[in-house]
Amino acid sequence: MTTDPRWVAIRRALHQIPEPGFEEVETQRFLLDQIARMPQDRLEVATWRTGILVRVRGTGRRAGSAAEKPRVIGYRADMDGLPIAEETSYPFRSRHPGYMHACGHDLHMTIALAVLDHFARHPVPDDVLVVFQPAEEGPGGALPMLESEAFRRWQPDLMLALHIAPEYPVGTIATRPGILFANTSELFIDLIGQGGHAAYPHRANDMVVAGAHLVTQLQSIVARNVDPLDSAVVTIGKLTGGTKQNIIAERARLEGTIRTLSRESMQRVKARIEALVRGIEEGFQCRAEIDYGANYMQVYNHEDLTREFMAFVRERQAAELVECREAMTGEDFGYFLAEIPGFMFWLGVDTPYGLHHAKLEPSEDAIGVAVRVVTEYITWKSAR
Ligand SMILES: CC(=O)N[C@@H](CCC[C@H](N)C(=O)O)C(=O)O
Repeated sequence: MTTDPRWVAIRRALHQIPEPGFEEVETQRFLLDQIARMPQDRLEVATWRTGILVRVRGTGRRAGSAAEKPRVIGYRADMDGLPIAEETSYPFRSRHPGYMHACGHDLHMTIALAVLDHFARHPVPDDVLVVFQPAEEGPGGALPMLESEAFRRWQPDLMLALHIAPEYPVGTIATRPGILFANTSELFIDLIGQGGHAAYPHRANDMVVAGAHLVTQLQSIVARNVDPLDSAVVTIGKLTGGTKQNIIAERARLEGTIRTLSRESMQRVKARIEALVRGIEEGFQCRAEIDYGANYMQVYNHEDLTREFMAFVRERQAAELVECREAMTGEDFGYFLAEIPGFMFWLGVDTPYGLHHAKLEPSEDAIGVAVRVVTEYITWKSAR
């Protein structure tokens, strides 16, 4: 299925303006401008920080229908970009140096706009709430948005979201009942020692060496402290230290992320990190500070609703349905699902480069697939 050129143009415009979490000012302005061009008679628009909530008033339920009181069906897209210098072949590359939509949020927002436009023109009995949420990549916009007055007054009874999946062909939707994405925690460790002249190591306390030891020791946690039948990840994505090649480093900093499928494992992994860091303090006579940054709750799909959605996709042949395995990615949409029944699914975008890669080029044909599946599902669900 091809995508309406209007949505392709919007995706390309969004692709050019990636912004960090809670700084999505230009993105918010662009989205508000697009929303203002839609039929307004059923729309109520609210902003929350750099996010946006739009309620489409439904037609109301007829007496005698299964649920007489109109419900609110929520659909959420995330908005932020990543600190990655883009290396795609696109003529419409990012205009914000060092920032890129490398996790598909440009597609997510475009799909949400198209879904909103559809229901503004073709309302269903229930209200539809389209949520543009900031800061998914960190520090996490879902939890504060969920707790906000703006969200609470339109709180959905059911909520869904999608995430692009580079590894699946266009036309594929993948999901599963139960856990889909992992519990996550960011990890920042500062090591503070004693700097000095490179030629006098015995008079200093080198944090580059301490940091290197710690990175290696952290690899033992998943190998030796986590049940092999459980799953966990400890990744250090950034290691910095020192100031110059002939100065012994006074400080080093490790930045990473922890992923686990159970909350118990998250506690166990953190306890082991703390023990290893204490060992580094003792062994290298330095001081360490640990900060766990943003923690995301697992994405746990409502079992019955997900099975119903999967059956819907199969029966309508709306897309190729794959029942996938859980993934160690994180998503703060998990906070919404902890309170509101719903689910998340992967959308195939068929590109050889993975999420968070500078060359990620998701297929724009997937936008049309997603808009069709989401609008048809919400319309069907609202008629029940
Ligand atoms: C889908 C995806 O890639 N999500 C991100 C979420 C980041 C969570 C947080 N900043 C962390 O690193 O723990 C992911 O990296 O999985």
